[in-house]
Parts: sequence; C-alpha cells; structure tokens
Amino acid sequence: MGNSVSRALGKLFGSREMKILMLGLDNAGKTTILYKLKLNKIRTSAPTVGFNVETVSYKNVKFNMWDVGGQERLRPLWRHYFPATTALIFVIDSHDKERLREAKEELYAIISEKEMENVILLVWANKQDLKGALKPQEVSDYLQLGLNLKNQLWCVVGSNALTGQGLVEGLSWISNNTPKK
Ligand SMILES: Nc1nc2c(ncn2[C@@H]2O[C@H](COP(=O)(O)OP(=O)(O)OP(=O)(O)O)[C@@H](O)[C@H]2O)c(=O)[nH]1
Ligand SMILES: [Mg+2]
Repeated sequence: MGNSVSRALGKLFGSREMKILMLGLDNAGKTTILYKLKLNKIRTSAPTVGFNVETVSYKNVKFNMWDVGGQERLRPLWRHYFPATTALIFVIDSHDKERLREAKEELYAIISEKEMENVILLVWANKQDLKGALKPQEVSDYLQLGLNLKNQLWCVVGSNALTGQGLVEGLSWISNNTPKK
C-alpha cells in the first residue's frame, strides 16, 4: 500500500530512478565525490579495485551511482558497466595536466562505444581548489566535445569533492536533461 502510494506520488511529481556510471582515471576523485554526495563526508579510501554503488536522492530523482576503479589495469572492465546507463559522469583531475591527454583518450574510447551512444555526458573538472588547476572552460576546450559530439548532450562543470562545490549543479544538469517518464 505505502509503496503504491509513493509510486503514484512519484508519477505525479516525476520521481525517477536512473543509473549513473562514474568513470575517469585513477586518482581523479570519483570515490571521494560518491561519498561526499552520499554521506556529506570525506571518506579517505584506497584506490578502488572493483566498484562502489550507492543511491543518492536529489529532489525527486534517485541516482544509482556506480563508481568504478580507474587504474589502467582495471579499465578494460569498464565496458561491463555500460548496459542501462542513462548518464556517464567522467571525472577529471584538473590539476593533473600531464594526464589530461590520457583522460581525453579514455573518455573518447568510452563514448564512441555503440552502447553509450544515447547517454548524456557530464564531465566534472574536479580538484578546482588546487592552485594551478585548469578552469572548467579550459578543460572543456581541451576535450573539444562541441566539435566531436554531434548527437550527445554534454556539459563540463567545475567541482571540488572536498567541499562539495559543483556536485549538486552536476546532478541538477543530469536531472534536467533526462526525460521525465
Ligand atoms: N584537493 C582535492 N583533492 C581531491 C579532490 N577530490 C579527490 N581528492 C583527493 O584525490 C585522491 C584520490 O581520490 P579518489 O576519490 O580515491 O580517486 P578515484 O577517482 O576514486 O580513484 P580510483 O579509485 O583509483 O579510480 C584522494 O586523496 C582524495 O582526497 C578535490 O576536489 N580536491
Ligand atoms: Mg575510487
């Protein structure tokens, strides 16, 4: 009974649930972001081997967020997490300029997969607090998404996983750009 009432209310007010896949190079800040969103805490964690999954509720949306380890040896496993993804979040360490090219290559490898052609893409240009970090616009220019993505919606948002800055903005963008069923 309770469930059917909440389902009906959900329909009325557009409550939705979606799978979000969060990928990016190791050390980009994915797990830190996940637990900042989920617990509002900085949870120091070892590099992820495998994945973490948590449901984050924001307004009427339940984001089932999958955070998958980004070490090079783990990247061949990413494709197993592609099915049923609504939005891809790609997290970039904006301070790690030496690995920006590697990040770009990995991002394009993901979004050129057939299974991912209908997902929307949010890039979190993370670690904005670090001195010398590239600004979101600079990360965006470097990635050239406007030039290369013709049919996919995308957005680059600056973030700081330690304070949470930019996180709600990113989730709002996803929520506003996915169909309300
Ligand atoms: N200064 C700063 N440090 C951050 C930020 N986000 C994450 N970090 C730090 O970056 C390091 C790596 O963060 P993780 O969240 O473990 O990175 P990850 O992307 O999950 O890495 P893998 O699990 O190996 O794929 C940790 O020491 C975090 O505290 C940020 O916005 N600013
Ligand atoms: Mg991790």
